Amino acid sequence: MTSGAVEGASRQALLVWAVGLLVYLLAVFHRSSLAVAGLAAAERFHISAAQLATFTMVQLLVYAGMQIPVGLLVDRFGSRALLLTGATILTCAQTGFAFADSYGLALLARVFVGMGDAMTFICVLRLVNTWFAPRRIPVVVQLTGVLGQLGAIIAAVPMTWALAHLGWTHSYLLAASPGLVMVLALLAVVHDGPGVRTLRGPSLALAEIRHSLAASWEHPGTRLGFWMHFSTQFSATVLGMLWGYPFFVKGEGLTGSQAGLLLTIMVVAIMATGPVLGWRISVRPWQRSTMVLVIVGAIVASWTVVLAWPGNAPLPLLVWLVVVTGVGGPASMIGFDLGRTSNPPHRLASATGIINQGGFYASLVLVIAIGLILDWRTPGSSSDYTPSAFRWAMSFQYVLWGLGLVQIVRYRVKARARLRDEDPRLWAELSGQPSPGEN
Ligand SMILES: N[C@@H](Cc1c[nH]cn1)C(=O)NCC(=O)O
Repeated sequence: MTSGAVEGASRQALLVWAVGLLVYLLAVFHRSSLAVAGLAAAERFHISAAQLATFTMVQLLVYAGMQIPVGLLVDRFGSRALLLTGATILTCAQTGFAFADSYGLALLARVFVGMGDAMTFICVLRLVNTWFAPRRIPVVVQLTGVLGQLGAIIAAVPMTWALAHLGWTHSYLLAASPGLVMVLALLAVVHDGPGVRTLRGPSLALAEIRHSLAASWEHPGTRLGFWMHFSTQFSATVLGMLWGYPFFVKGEGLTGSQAGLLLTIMVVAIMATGPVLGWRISVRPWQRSTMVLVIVGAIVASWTVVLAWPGNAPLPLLVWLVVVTGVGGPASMIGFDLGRTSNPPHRLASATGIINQGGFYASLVLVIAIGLILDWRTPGSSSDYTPSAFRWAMSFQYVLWGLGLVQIVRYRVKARARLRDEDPRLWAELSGQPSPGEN
C-alpha cells in the first residue's frame, strides 16, 4: 500500500477519481472526435484517404512517444500538474483544429491533441494508486479504462449531429469548451494525495532518469506488463479508430449501419467485461498472465475463423468477433497491474508509461501495415479494396500476436522466478506451492 493511501474509498478519493475520470473521458472524446468527421475533413482540407489516415497515425505516434517523458514528469511533478497541463493542451489543440484552414495546420493541431491525450491516463492511474487501498485498485483501474471509453461513444453521436448542423468551426469549438470546465474542476478538486495538494518527486537529473527507467524496464514484471498491453489491445484499437468500418463494409459486405452497430457492440463488450476482469485479477493475481494468454488465444481463434470463412462471414460470427476482440481492451489493463506490483511507488508512473506504449505502438504498426497491404493487394491506384485484400491486410495481426505471445511466455517465467528469489513467502502464498526450502 502506498504511504497515505486510504483504507477504503473515502468520499474525497471518489471525488478526485471522478474528476480524473472525466478528464480521461474528455481525452478519449478528443482522440476519437475525428472518427466521424472523415468526409467533412476531406472536403475542408482537400485531402486523400491516405492523408486522412495520417491524422490517426500522427496522433498515435505522438501519444506513444510521449508515454515515457510523461511518466517521468508525473513521478517528478505529480498528477495534478500534468493533468492540468494535458487538459489545457487538449483544449487549445481542439480550438486550433476548429480554426485550421490548411492540412498542415490541422496536422499540427492533431500533434497537440496526441500530446495532451498522452498526459491524461497515466496521471489518473497514479491518482487511483495514491487514493485507493490496494485491494480496490484493480477494479477502480478497470472502471477508469472502461468508463473512459464512453468518450468514444459521446464523440460519435453529438459530433455527427454538430458537424451536420453547426459546421466545422463551431462543432470543434463546442468540443473544446468542456476543457475549460475540467481545468477549473481539476484546480478545485484534485490533490495528488490525501492531505497533499501537490506531490513532488526527486529532481530529474539525466543519470537518475536513466537509472529509474533502466530499473523499471529491467524488472521482468514491467516487461511482462508491456507485452500484455502490446498483445491485447491493438486489434480493438485499430478496428475502432480507423479500419473497422471499411473492413466490415468492403471486406465483409455489411451495410454502413451494420458496421457502425458492430463497432458500438465492441465498445459495449469493452465496458461490460472490464469490471469482471478487474475483480478477477484482484482475487487471483497469480493468474494475470494466464488470463491474458487465454484472451489473446480467443482473439486469435476468432479472427482465424472469420478470415478463413469462405465468402462473407455470417453476421453472428462478426458479432462474436467484435465481442472477443473488445475484451482485449480491458485485458490490456492487466499489464498496468503488473507494473504496479513490480515497481516501487516513486517509479510507478514511469513504469505505467513504459507499459502503455506497448498497445499503442502495436496499433500504429498495424494501422500502417494494413494501409500498405491494402494498396499492395489492390490493382492500380484505386482505393476500392477487395475482400481478398482485406484478408491479407488483417492477417498482419498474426505477426504481432506471435511476437507478443512469445514475449509474454518468456517474461512470465522470468517474473515468477524473480518473485520467488526476492519474496519466497509471497511467491508461495500466491502460487500455492511450498516455500523454497520447505518440504
Ligand atoms: N487499454 C486501454 C484502455 C481501455 C480499457 N478498456 C478498453 N480500453 C489503454 O491502454 N488506455 C490508455 C489510454 O490512454 O486510453
